[in-house]
Amino acid sequence: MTAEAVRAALGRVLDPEIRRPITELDMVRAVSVSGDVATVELVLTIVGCPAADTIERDVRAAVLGVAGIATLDLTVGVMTVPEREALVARLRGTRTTQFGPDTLTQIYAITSGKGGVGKSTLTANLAVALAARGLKVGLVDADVFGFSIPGILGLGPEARPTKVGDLMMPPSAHGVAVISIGMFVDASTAVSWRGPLLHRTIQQFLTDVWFGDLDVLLLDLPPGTGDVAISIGQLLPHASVVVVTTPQPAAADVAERSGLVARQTGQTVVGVVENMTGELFGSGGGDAVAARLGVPVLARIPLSVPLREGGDAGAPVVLAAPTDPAAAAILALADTLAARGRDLTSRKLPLAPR
Ligand SMILES: Nc1ncnc2c1ncn2[C@@H]1O[C@H](COP(=O)(O)OP(=O)(O)OP(=O)(O)O)[C@@H](O)[C@H]1O
Repeated sequence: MTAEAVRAALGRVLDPEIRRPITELDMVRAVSVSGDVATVELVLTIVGCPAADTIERDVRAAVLGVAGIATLDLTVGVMTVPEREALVARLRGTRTTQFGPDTLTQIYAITSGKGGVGKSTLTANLAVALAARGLKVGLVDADVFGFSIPGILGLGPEARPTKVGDLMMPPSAHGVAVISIGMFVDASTAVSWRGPLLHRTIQQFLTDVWFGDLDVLLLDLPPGTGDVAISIGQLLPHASVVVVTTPQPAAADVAERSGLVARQTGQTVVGVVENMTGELFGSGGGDAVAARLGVPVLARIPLSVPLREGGDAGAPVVLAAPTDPAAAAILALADTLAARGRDLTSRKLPLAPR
């Protein structure tokens, strides 16, 4: 009976990277109880697993919380190669269709016409706001030339995905699983890849990075209508697109073009976000883009010093200062997007001509 109770308690311990119970991942090899001593044999997925300390601490807390258990005799080992291969095969099995046309994940590509309009800052804060609502959120930093997402979320250069077999487990920040090209290249290396390599990288982000069952996937696209935007359009034609612009008329023109390119690949433009709203940058940009694309303005984010400072410090303003007007606007945007649910209108019907 008590061994059962210990197993049940272990079933509530999650692997922080894979975000599944360790019992489901076959990380618990043996459990036995003798008197008030529980003996547990745990195996980690890889040698030097960065999550080892967290898992061990959570296992201790869980087992010692079971009534009648006073001592835990814990051995921690590492999976054998066949065990790891079996796990990877099982994870892949649940994941291959993860972002396919039938996915239950809401996918939002965040795009802008030109750089510097605050797209990355907005995307990072939006991801954190959605995670704070209890949703499982993944974020792909596809802005391969100007990757800034890790910094905005406070992920340092040591934050790298953990390789388990041929899968990559993305690091998390503020409840968001994040993958970025910045995690694969030296900070001092300028990325100057051409189209095919970019396409393969994005494809790898979507297939070999294990996000688990996400409620929402956000993609931070590079500004403009270049190779990456087209690749994302081809790989995720069922994604919804949010266009970010500033109020300036010049920014609005190029933003509209991003929306039109997304539409050509079959993606659905769901709305426009106007950032840096206020007199400084003129007005009307968001309304103009929205009118031309025939979509609503989903949010207007005012200029905000705390938003900028939060980005610089790696402390997203939606958590650090949620009452700041920009934070409040992003939190409201998160509610709007979460409430939309999966966009079924863009799904292809399984019908074939006779
Ligand atoms: N509403 C805002 N108020 C004040 N500062 C902002 C606001 N939005 C963004 N910023 C700041 O503007 C700068 C550019 O933002 P960010 O890097 O997010 O832009 P971007 O559109 O992603 O640029 P790029 O696509 O070129 O990487 C950052 O310093 C950011 O903190």
